[in-house]
Amino acid sequence: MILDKINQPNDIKKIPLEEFPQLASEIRQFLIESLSKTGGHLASNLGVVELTMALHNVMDLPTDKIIWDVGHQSYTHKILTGRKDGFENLRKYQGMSGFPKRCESQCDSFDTGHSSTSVSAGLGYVAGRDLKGENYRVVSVIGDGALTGGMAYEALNNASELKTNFIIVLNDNKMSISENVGGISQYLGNIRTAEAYTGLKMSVTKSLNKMPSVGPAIVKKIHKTKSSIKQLFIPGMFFEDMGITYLGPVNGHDIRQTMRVLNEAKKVEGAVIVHVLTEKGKGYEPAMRHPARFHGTTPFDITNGIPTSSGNKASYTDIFSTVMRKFGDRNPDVVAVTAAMPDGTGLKRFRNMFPDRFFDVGIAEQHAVTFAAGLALGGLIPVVAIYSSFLQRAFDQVIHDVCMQNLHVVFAIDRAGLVGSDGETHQGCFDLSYLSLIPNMTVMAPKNKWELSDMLKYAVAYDGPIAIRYPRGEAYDGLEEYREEIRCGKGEWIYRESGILLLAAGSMVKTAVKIREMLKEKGYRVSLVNARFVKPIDTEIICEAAKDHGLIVTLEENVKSGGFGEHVADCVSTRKLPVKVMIRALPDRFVEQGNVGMLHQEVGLDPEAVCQSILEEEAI
Ligand SMILES: Cc1ncc(C[n+]2csc(CCOP(=O)(O)OP(=O)(O)O)c2C)c(N)n1
Ligand SMILES: CC(=O)[C@@H](O)[C@H](O)COP(=O)(O)O
Ligand SMILES: [Mg+2]
Repeated sequence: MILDKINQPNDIKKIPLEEFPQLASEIRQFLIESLSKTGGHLASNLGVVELTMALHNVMDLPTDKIIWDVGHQSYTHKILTGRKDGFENLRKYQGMSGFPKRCESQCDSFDTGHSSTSVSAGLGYVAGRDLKGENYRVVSVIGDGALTGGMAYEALNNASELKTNFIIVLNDNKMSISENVGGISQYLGNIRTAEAYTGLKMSVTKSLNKMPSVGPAIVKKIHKTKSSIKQLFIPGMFFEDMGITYLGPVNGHDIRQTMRVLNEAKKVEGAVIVHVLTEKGKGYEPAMRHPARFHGTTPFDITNGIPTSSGNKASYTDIFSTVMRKFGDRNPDVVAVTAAMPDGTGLKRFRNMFPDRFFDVGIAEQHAVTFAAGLALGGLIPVVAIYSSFLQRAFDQVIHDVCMQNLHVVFAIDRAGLVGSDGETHQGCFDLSYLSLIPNMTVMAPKNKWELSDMLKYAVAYDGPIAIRYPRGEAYDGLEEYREEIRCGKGEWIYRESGILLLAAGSMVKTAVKIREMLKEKGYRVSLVNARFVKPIDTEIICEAAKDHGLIVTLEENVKSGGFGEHVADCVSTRKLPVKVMIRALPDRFVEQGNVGMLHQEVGLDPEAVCQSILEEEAI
C-alpha cells in the first residue's frame, strides 16, 4: 500500500507522480471503509482527494497555511498530515475532530465548522505575514456552497487590493449540501461550460507566444494588465473585474493539471482564484448518485450505501417537516426560509409541495433573517428554519430588522442544545441567552413532539417575533396526556407536590421526569413544571411555587449565562421570594464532540448528576 508510506506532513512529496492515481484510490477506499463504520462527511471528502494531494505537493506544511472553509472536507488533509489512525475515533468523544483543529495538528491553520470564513482568515494571515516580513504561502479553500455566504464577498472585496500572493481555491462541485442555489452558482456554471472560451484563450495565448520577439511580450503585458484577455471573451469577468486574478477552470481530479495551475497561482502578486471543478462523492457510486444523503452520513453498508442503523422514532425535525406541510396546505400566507439546509431542517417536503413559497437563500443566515423581515412586511408569515449555532451569525439582523420593528417572523431553531459529533462549532448552547435578551422576542421550547406541533401552530397565529427551539434527533414521546392549551408566558404543571420544584425548559423536561423518579425513590416530594416559555417566563408559577417549595431547580440545555435559570433567579430575587434557586445549565466553556448522552454526563446535566447535586443541596 502506498498509503502506508504517508505518516507525516510532506511524506507525499516522496511518492513518485506516477503513483498518485493509486494513492488517490487508496485514500478513497480508506475513507469509504472508515466512514462506513464511524459516519462523517463522506461525499465532500471524496471530491477533494486529488485537490488535497495537489495542494500538499505544491505547498510546504506546516510553514504554508491551508485554510479549509467549513472544514468538513479536510479528511484527506488529515490523512496526509499523519492522522490516519485518528479515523478510528473520528467525531467521537475525545477522538479526532471532523473539522480542522489547531490543537490537533500544526498543519491545521484555522479552526472552522461554520461556513464562508476562510477568505477572511486567509487574508488576515497574509497581512500578518507581510507586516512581519515573513515568507510563507496562504491558501484558502472555499466551496461553491460556502461562496454563497456574504462574508466571503466582504473578504474578496478586501482582498482585491492586495499586492502580495494569496491563493483562493474555489472548489466547485455544483453542490452545497443540496443543489447549490443563486446567481453566483449560475455564473460558475457558465464559466464551467465555457469551453469555447477556454479553448480560445489557450489558442490565442499559444499563437501570440509563437510570434517571435513581440508575442511573449504581448502575453506578458496582457497577464500584467487588469484588462485580461479573458474579458475579451467573457463579459464582466466577476473576479477579474474586482481585481482578483482568475485561473481555471481546472479539472480537480487531474492532479498534474491542478498542480500546474497552483504553481502558476503561486507566481501571482496579489489575490488569485483557482477555480477547480470536482465531483462530490467521486469514486463511490451511492455517494455520486446521492451526494446530499452522503454529505454527512451515519454508518452504512458499503455494498449499497444503506444506513446500518436507523432510528424508528420521529425526530423533532420530522415533526417540524410534517407541521410545515400542513401549514402549506392550510395557510397560503405561510412561507418557509432556509439558509442552504432544506434537508437538515426538514423543509424539503415543503419545498417539493410549495416551491413558490419556499426560499433557499444559500449559506446566508444574515440575509435569511432580514429577507424574512421583508416577507413579513410584505404580508406573509415567514417561518425561518435555522440551526441554533448558525443563527448566531444573524444576531444583529434578529435585533435590528425583526425585533426592533416587532415583525411577525417565526424562528424554527433546530439543533438547539448539544448536537454531538460535530462538536464545539455546532453545539446549540447559546440561543436561549442570545434570543431572550432581545426586546419583543418570545422564546419557547417544547417538552415533546406534540408540543412542538402545538407551539408551531401558536407561533404562526401569534403576532410578533417568536422562536421555538428544539434539539437534534429523536423527539420525546412521553407525557402525551399533558397537552394544555398554549398561553403566552405560561408554563405547565406536570406533577404538583411540594418540597422541590423541577422547573425544566424544553428537552430537559424528559430528564426532569427521570430526576423526579430518583428523588421520589429517596422519599422526597417533587413537583415538575414544564416551562414552555423561556421568555416571558411564568412569574406566576414561580411565585406560587415559592409558597410551598423550598428549592427550585431550573434545568436547561443552554449556557447558564443569560439563560433560563438566571431569569428565574432574577424573578425570585427581585420579588424576594422565600425559595432557593439552583441552576443546572451548560458550563461556561465550549463543549466538545461526542455522543450526546456522554456529553450530558460530562457537563453534569444527566439525571444522576443533577439528582446528586440536589441531594447535596438538600443535605445542607
Ligand atoms: C454558517 C453555516 N451555515 C450552514 C452550514 C451547514 N453547511 C455545512 S457544509 C454546507 C455546504 C457547503 O457547500 P460547499 O462549500 O460547496 O462544500 P461541499 O460540501 O460542496 O464540498 C452547509 C450548508 C455551516 N457549516 N455553516
Ligand atoms: C458541516 C456542517 O455544518 C453540516 O454538514 C452539519 O454537520 C450538519 O449537521 P446535521 O447532521 O446535524 O444536519
Ligand atoms: Mg460544493
